[in-house]
Amino acid sequence: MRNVFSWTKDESVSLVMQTESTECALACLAMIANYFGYQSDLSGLRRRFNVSLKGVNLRRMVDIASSLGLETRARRADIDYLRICKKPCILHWDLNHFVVLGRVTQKYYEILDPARGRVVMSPSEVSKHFTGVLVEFSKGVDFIEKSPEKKVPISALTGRIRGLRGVAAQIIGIAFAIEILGLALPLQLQWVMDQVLVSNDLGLLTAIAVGYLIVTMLMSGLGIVRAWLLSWMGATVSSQWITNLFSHLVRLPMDFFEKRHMGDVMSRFNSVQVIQTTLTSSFVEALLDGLMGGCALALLLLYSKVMTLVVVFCLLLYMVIRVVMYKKLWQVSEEQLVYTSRQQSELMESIRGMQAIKLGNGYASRKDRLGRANDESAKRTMLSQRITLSFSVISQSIINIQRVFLITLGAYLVINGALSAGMLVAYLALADQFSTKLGSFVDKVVDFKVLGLHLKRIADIALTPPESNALGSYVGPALNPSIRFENVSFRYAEGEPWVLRRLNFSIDYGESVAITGPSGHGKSTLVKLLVGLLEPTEGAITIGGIDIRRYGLERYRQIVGAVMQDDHLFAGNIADNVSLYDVSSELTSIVAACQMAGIHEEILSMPMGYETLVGDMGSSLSGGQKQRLILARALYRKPSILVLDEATSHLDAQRERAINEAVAGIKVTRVIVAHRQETIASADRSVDISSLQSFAEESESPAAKKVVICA
Ligand SMILES: Nc1ncnc2c1ncn2[C@@H]1O[C@H](COP(=O)(O)OP(=O)(O)OP(=O)(O)O)[C@@H](O)[C@H]1O
Repeated sequence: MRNVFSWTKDESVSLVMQTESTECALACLAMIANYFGYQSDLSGLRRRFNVSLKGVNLRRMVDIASSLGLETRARRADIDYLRICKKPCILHWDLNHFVVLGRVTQKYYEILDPARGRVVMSPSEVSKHFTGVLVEFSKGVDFIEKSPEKKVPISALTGRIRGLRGVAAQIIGIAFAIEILGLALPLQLQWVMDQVLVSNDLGLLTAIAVGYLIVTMLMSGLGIVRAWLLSWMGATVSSQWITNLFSHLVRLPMDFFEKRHMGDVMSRFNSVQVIQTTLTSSFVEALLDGLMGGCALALLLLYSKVMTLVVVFCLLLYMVIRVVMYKKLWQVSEEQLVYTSRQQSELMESIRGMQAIKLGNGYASRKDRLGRANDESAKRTMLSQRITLSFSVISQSIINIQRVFLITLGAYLVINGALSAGMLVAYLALADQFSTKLGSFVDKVVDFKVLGLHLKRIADIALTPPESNALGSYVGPALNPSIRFENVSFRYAEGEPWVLRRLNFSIDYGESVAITGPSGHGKSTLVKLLVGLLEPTEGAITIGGIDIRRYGLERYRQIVGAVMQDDHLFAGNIADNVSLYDVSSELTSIVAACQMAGIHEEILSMPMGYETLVGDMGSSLSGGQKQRLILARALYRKPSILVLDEATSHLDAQRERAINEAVAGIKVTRVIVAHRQETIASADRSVDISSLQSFAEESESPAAKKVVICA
């Protein structure tokens, strides 16, 4: 973004907006690193330095900066020091956030806030947010400059889109024909004025009129065919692109979804629509207009060189204004996208959490949050509209001024006999066509550049590597599903406390083991490791002696059934929810799973039995019914390993016992996380998670590290 059409040199700090909710520190470091010459975008840094959902504390931020070869100096300071400190620097903000301090003048401080954008603040505003801690940076001896990452081909973002080449060629061919026919029209004026009016030749007038009527009708016909083809192409591109992107999305690791707001991911999908609409509306036309501008220019030069000089000068003037204002448009558009996605997230979160909002009388605060996101988004929309509007006014004014000059100069040339009156009229029409088309070409090139913003947002999904080890390299017979944790350690990000440390234990095939332990001690984390949603930081989990990563997570998950704490139902009928929309499902298998999960009778008593629709996220069912339906979904797949994380917490003891007895009848390894005594007692043995691991020589216990949370 720093190199606006790459000929303007800019010493200011380039803004980097955060994507994940907790990566403000990483975004600030990206701005600082870019400033010093390490040109990496946020996703590059994210790939290098993992940040957990809890954000980054000052110490970790300094560690990351050192890894980039930057010298840091963290210090406490008052607001006056900000005038003389080494800039750009990072300020600790509102106790839970980091921002970059750019330029400072007597009256204002330039703050680059990765969550809000570039803002200018008065000293009193800054002192309300600045906590008094800042970090200054300079290049260390190990600092190595890095050029920006190579641009990825657009096909890496779209995936394979079929059937486009032929249509694109037809569209370009038709557009080309329309442009050529369009160039002929001003000649009609010249012929009428110079030939017909002078000779009073009505026959010639009729011939010219009929000829041009045919040209106009041909242009309209071709225009309709082009519009039809464009709409077909638009629909094809967006439907295949969105499908490809979704296929990639579902293969991403779980932490991608945990760290992002739903509205943000949705808005990235909307970007596909924006790109498709821009490309298939007037884009091809404007590009061809630009290319055909060359032909028009040649014609103009044939008429008059001196007048064409005026036309070219006016066009250059417009281009310069457009390029200079491009950076502002980019910045506003980027901020607008971020705020729009925040607005969507706020809205979705409020709708999802309506019950809690009502019970907690939280309307006012939610309304304020949404209102703030709305205001900021509307402000950016207004700004970008103003910029676009200014462009069209400037462009129109330049064309008008150009016309005045051309008429004056042209009249002078006619008086001197260098041009005929007909040539002047034709020239003016051609010059208008040329300026409008080339102006719109420049506009489209800028629009195309701004589309880069949307591509960048799509790249966040399309270029994130999918879950590693999905396929695995194991070739051999099916494995005995006995599980072993071998020295497994896990933490959510480097620099964070270990959640699990050197965990060693085994579970035999067919055994039922209850995992117990106090809340927050890592039981759910262990379960997520076991089902392959997380990967051990150290050590390995094996099945039948083979590391599950080697076995391949997709194959492994075929033998694992799991009920997690936050599992959802989908909108649809009960049978679809149990089989997870399996097209080859048979009702008998669905019924068998539901019988085992103890919900069959209740389903039969529902108005449409297995066809009964469950509301969005299962809202028409009781908590216990939801749990049993999700359990039925896990059992439907006839797993060899069944993992239950608080899966029966909503059930009464009697029903839970009945389910346990039914499940005990099938040969399956069971791992149960539970707090309730009856559930624990139903297992063959129970193990306390704390007894399985050793934090012995860790310098700090998990709770001892205080993390400065960044929001
Ligand atoms: N995505 C995450 N990012 C960072 N830390 C996390 C994440 N998920 C959990 N933690 C932390 O890991 C620790 C273990 O959490 P976990 O959910 O595994 O505990 P638990 O024993 O299952 O708790 P409970 O019994 O209350 O469900 C907690 O300190 C928690 O805050």
